[in-house]
Amino acid sequence: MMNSLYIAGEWLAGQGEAFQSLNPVTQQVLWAGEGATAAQVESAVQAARQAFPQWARRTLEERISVLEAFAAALKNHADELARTIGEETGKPLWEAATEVTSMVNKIAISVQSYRERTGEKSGPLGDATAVLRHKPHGVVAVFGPYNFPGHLPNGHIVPALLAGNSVLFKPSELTPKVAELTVKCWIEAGLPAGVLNLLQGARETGIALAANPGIDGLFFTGSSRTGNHLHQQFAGRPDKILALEMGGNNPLVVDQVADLDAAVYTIIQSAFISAGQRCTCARRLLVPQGAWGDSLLKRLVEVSSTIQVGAFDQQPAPFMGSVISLGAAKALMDAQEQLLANGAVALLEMTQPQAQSALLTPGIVDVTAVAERPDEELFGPLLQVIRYADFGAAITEANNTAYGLAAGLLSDSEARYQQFWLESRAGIVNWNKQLTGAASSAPFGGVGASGNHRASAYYAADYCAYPVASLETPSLVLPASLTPGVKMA
Ligand SMILES: NC(=O)c1ccc[n+]([C@@H]2O[C@H](COP(=O)([O-])OP(=O)(O)OC[C@H]3O[C@@H](n4cnc5c(N)ncnc54)[C@H](O)[C@@H]3O)[C@@H](O)[C@H]2O)c1
Ligand SMILES: O=CCC[C@H](NC(=O)CCC(=O)O)C(=O)O
Repeated sequence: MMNSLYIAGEWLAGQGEAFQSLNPVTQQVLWAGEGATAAQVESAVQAARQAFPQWARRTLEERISVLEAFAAALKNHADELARTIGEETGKPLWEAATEVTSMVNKIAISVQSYRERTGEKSGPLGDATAVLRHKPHGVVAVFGPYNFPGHLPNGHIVPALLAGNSVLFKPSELTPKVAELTVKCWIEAGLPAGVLNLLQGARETGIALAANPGIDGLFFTGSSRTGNHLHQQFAGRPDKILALEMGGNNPLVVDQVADLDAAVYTIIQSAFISAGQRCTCARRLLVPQGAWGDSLLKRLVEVSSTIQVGAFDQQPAPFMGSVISLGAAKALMDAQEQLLANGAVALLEMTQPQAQSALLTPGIVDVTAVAERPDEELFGPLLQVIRYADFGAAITEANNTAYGLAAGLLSDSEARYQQFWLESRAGIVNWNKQLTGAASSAPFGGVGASGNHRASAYYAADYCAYPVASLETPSLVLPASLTPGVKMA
């Protein structure tokens, strides 16, 4: 039995279901262990609760120094961490290395954000001083997705710890090895026992953690399906803070632009980076009807068919690795088949070259003729094209989704961008830039089915602490003039 859980500063074996993580290309077992049971979740909550007051009472500078030691530990283990991310998710090493860099950069950005958004302010108000300070919520649960198993949980954990919370980390069951290594970096940084606890496990562990009455909040990054479920579970609990970062069915509208190749390159970076497994990936490409749109698509297909796809450590490096699992590859192939059966036309068919590997080649399907297009996030390298008659119709189609994470416009017209910005409904609206690769120095979150108005990244500080407004004066003084109807004599 492997010691897969980290509770109260001790590694111990899970007593729940056994599970494994696999290299999605070779199916080699990378990690095997057991998940946490509800009783183990409870003991982790107790440990976090016990550790919370002391951690919260440390000065901000003391907490920052632990965070900086964590950044140093990440740098010490950067190669090992990038390799682990690559082998467990399938993403190429060059891309896994950028994920580690984002994790390191998160520390300084979170400190800056904490000071700017949740710092301390004071000023005179009448005969007192009005002071604004912030307090941590207490014990918070962090749920991570598999597509950025290091960077995205880190985007909740770092600001949560900085604000003085203690944390229960439930990573994706598909990427336990990255989570374990991340926690080891925190241990190396000297984080006190109980302040961060690792609860490995699949859905059952997640369900037990979300339902535990001892948590004060839950910060979630994952699918809209799970996020919605959590939102329902937290209904009627205004005492708990819930931050949901969920999926998208993101539109990228292409106007007739002068540089066709620049448009094609930007579309590829938007749709196929990370094998289409970014929440910000373009899922729907809106292309004008007519000859220019035809030539854009011809060139897009031509270039996309030369994209290098391969194992995470293949040399020369591929652009795209695999999707996360054979199951995910099958679901995507089935979704493509369903679209084709419903009237879509394959411009470049997505293929799975080897049945026992989760590598998929990029796919582009024209779904204009599909009568009822499913408003679903297809989390992989499958781009759906919709041809539009005029710009107004393109905007209507772009907004034809319950999601609202990212939307983009490729256009040489500033007036069209202004119209697009005003009329599109999403938390990220880009002009002539790829949809993916959002900056941690900006807020990151969506509307509609993509989030619950608690943006992450630079604004994560907002949901990690609550404001306390105080009116303060060192001695109690009777006012010179009393309110009518009160006599002190
Ligand atoms: N908006 C963002 O910031 C963002 C970023 C990355 C990924 N995503 C989204 O994440 C999804 C991919 O990630 P995923 O497939 O790992 O997500 P997921 O929803 O399947 O899982 C996320 C986490 O929730 C847990 N979980 C699953 N069911 C649960 C339940 N009923 N109760 C409690 N916990 C449960 C999982 O074990 C995992 O830890 C995509 O939809 C993507 O768009 C969003
Ligand atoms: O898969 C979803 C996240 C994708 C990524 N976004 C960020 O990294 C946001 C910044 C942050 O959280 O610090 C992207 O846009 O590529």
